Amino acid sequence: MPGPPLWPVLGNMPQTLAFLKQEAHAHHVIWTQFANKYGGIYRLEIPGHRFVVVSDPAVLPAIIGRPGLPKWAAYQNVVPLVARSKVETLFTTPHSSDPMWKAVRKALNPAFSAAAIRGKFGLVVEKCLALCEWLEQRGPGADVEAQDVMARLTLDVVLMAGFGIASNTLADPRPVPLLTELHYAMDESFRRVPWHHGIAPASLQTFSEPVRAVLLKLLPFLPAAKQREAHFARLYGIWEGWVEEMQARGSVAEADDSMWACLARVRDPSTGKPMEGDKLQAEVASLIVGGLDTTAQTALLAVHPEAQKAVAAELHSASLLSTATKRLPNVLTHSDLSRLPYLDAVIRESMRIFPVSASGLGRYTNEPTVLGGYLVPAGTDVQAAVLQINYYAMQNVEATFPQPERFMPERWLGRPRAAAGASSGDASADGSVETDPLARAFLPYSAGPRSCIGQPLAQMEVPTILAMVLGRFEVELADQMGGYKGLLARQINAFTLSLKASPDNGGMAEASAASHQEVTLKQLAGVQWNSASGNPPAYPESTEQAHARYTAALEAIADRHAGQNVLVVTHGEAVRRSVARLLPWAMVYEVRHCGFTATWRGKDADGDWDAWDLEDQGADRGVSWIT
Ligand code: HEM
Repeated sequence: MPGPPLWPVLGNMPQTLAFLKQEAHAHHVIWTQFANKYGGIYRLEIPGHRFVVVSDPAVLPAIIGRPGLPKWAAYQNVVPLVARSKVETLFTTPHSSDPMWKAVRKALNPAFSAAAIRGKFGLVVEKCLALCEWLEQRGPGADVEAQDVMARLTLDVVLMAGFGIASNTLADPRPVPLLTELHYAMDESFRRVPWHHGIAPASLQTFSEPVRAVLLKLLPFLPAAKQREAHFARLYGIWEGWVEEMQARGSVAEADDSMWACLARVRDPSTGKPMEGDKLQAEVASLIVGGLDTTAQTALLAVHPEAQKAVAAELHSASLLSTATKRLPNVLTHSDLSRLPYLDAVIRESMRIFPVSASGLGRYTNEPTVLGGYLVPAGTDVQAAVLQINYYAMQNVEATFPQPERFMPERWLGRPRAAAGASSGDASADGSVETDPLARAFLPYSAGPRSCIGQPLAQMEVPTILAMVLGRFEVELADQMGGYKGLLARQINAFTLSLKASPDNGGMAEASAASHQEVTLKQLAGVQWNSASGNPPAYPESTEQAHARYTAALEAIADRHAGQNVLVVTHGEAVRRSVARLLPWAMVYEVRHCGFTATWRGKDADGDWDAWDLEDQGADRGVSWIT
């Protein structure tokens, strides 16, 4: 039974003025101060808004659990980012009982199934290798706009994995048009919502911003209005171009489980027709935006010296770290991900301190709702109460997370993880989330019917990126960022990392004797060993130079032994390179010890060599790629 009717006296009530006075701070800091002071549920009123702010995990199931309360109107501010007209998307549709929302969510499930995500692992690895090459070219000590490179990486991944669109933004240092336009559009869209704009820098701005939106609309001849229109036109042009490109491919194959194929299969429950126009474009764009910044920000947060050392030690024990004797670590395999518990703890701790959804999720009280023993009455059209679920505060309050400001991955070791899509407080597979106070209070992807659909992709992508980058580089905050404390105090999406190549990785390494022993003993008895090229590699040698050297060496061997069968024993990277040379569109994601590929070339009638041919990969060959 409901507790005592509570509205309008719900918990402690911080004064509006107290809130405004603190505007100089980033909003996530204020939310946490309030949660520490007023508890896990309190009412907050500022002119025009009435919030019930919740950060008590015990209260969450009543909000985000089934059937789910409608999303707050502020979500509508993302609509202009994805379409010219006002259409709903998976992300913005208020009610999860909406038949179209259900149809889209259900249709997209195959794209995020365990099998589909596993199938994209090779692509993520390939893009990470491209990132590592890019970073290597910058050289040790270079300052890197981490936000930018990670956004490029995650954009390349989501475009190819979800929509089959090839982009190679890491290969081109020029600004990426989509990222430029999105940045502008997000800034412009969220200016109108003080709660989503970090409140800072001043209360004046909080109140002037809504006026700006109206002014730009009413006075289209203003330079700012023209600029706005030009930016948005370019953004929509990019979305439209991609959708046209995908539509031009024709119908999707039955076995295709990409995000595009799933969206193409959606039928509007009321008309039976497929999605088209702005609606289709908006769903495509939302998935690209969802897959972009969120992942990128999170991947940046593992920057902490001691934790980095511990990650390096863990990577080292899995042969995934660049060392003096093994410059190129093993290429990460999918099964490695489950063998890196400390890295997982680092990610959880990063997401605890900086949840992507820092300012929280908003839901309306469309029906009387019992929360934490209090009865919150149904809202009205005029002023519905917004239930502001504040994940940032939930994950940073003293009571649950002692010394919350300290970055302590260790606090997560051995703790259970809530299952994707579970309601808050739901049991994990082993039933232990319910009783684990930390696991209950850690919901970076939210939970319940409106939980993050992209969680499986993000949970594969984030550790893959970190394992591969931290296996090859040491990173630290660039000097001007004022260290870790400075980072904590500022907006979380703008900081620079300084890059240091791992100290030991100059020069190519020999693979360990043990890794060659098996080949030598079992398969190579009687085989003559030749050095591929008489010359040692230049030092230092860039990746490009190394690739050119591998290619030249392979060609030289082939020419020297024309007409013969030759076994070339070389490093995994050279094997990778030889496949990539023959199949430029292939993405090699695994070269195991003793892995091999077979390649040959014939002669035409004039005695000229044909192009090289590559034997199909076999599961037992140890070299795997996708085309
Ligand atoms: C570290 C990475 C990510 C984090 C922390 C994250 C977090 C979240 C959260 C907290 C929500 C719930 C929002 C709300 O109810 O207000 C959400 C929803 C959503 N996310 Fe993510 N996300 C991530 C990555 C992704 C990716 C990779 C995609 C897609 C490729 C994606 C697509 C979506 C969509 C479409 C929704 C709306 C789902 C619905 O309402 O049915 N996200 N995400």
